[in-house]
Amino acid sequence: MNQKTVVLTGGGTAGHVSLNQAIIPSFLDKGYDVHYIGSKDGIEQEIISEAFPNLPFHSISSGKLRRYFSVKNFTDPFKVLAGVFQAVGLLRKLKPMIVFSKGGFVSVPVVIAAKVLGIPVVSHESDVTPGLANKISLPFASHIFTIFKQTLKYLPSEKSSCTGSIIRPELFEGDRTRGLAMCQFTNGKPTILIMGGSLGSKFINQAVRNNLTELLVQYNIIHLCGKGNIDEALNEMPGYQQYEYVTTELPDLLHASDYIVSRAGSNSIFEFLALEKPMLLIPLSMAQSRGDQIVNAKIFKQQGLAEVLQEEELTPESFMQALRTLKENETALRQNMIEAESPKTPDEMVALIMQYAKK
Ligand SMILES: CC(=O)N[C@H]1[C@@H](OP(=O)(O)OP(=O)(O)OC[C@H]2O[C@@H](n3ccc(=O)[nH]c3=O)[C@H](O)[C@@H]2O)O[C@H](CO)[C@@H](O)[C@@H]1O
Repeated sequence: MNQKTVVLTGGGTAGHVSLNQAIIPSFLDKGYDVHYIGSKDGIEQEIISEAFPNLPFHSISSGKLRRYFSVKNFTDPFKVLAGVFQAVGLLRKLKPMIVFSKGGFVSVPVVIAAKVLGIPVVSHESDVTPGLANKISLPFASHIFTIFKQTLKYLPSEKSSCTGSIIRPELFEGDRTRGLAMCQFTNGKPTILIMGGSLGSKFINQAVRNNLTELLVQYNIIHLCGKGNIDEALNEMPGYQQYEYVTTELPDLLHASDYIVSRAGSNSIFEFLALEKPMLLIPLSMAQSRGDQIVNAKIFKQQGLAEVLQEEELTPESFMQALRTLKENETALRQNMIEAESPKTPDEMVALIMQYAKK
């Protein structure tokens, strides 16, 4: 075993990378040799390599774990198996003290390989209901941390605990003036930031663009619309700025925003909560997911932290009405956010993870 080597894994969407991004600087500060294992063409490579250019990123083969029929369901198990062999090879060489898995399908081969080699695994679940990759990994893990305490009822009590959220510290360091200048917003109107999750949401994009003329009467709009979803025809529209995906600019854009309209991915909504931004959540529907975002949004609504509009109820009218409700309730929402539990620091999270490392 290498005394100071740790391996992090997780990917597929940014929701399975954000926490790793938050804790890597803390591991590095403490002198750990951090390695990342992700998939060859996943978003994790882009995010990690941009944020930490010197961090070794190892890619392995991985198959998607689908809940629906696809011809790839017959080939992907072989990709997962290949991923296990590659991960065994890598871990045998790296000899880490621990593997920390943030979930997503690429984490499954790494977790299995770690178990085969007797390396402790700790995983983390961001959503209220555990994801498929974390469910599969559970028997191989020493412990699983959760953000929501409501998740604990789905997990064995002897090896699960709730940490609350952990937020990338740079998100607190944004600057409103810089954000507004970047968008060239000078009219003094309040600004809404639209985020359709890390991949963007065609559905939310359409809802915003259908209402754009009316929205721009009252608001400026920053629209994070996802890769390939820019509408060139709207590029010159005053008060409207579209970006496919932002990285270092996100803190300034968040600070420039007065309201948020978003999917209900766990990392995003806890970031908005930490920054005390009144949010309207439009969770990903059951038709496209296991319903995790619906449950995340429901808990935020119950706690007075968000307004929620279900995808099936979304019309141009209901969208504008939900925004009016958000504005009416903003003082109460902000107050509840101020009173909510503060996020854990990356240092605290690293200490929690390292309790399980091989000594
Ligand atoms: C389609 C899908 O599978 N969605 C899941 C995925 O969502 P998704 O990947 O969208 O995850 P989250 O909303 O949890 O996190 C998105 C992360 O991307 C960041 N960000 C986003 C846009 C941008 O331009 N720049 C940027 O940095 C956000 O700040 C946040 O840290 O993981 C979540 C957490 O497990 C789940 O709740 C979602 O159901």
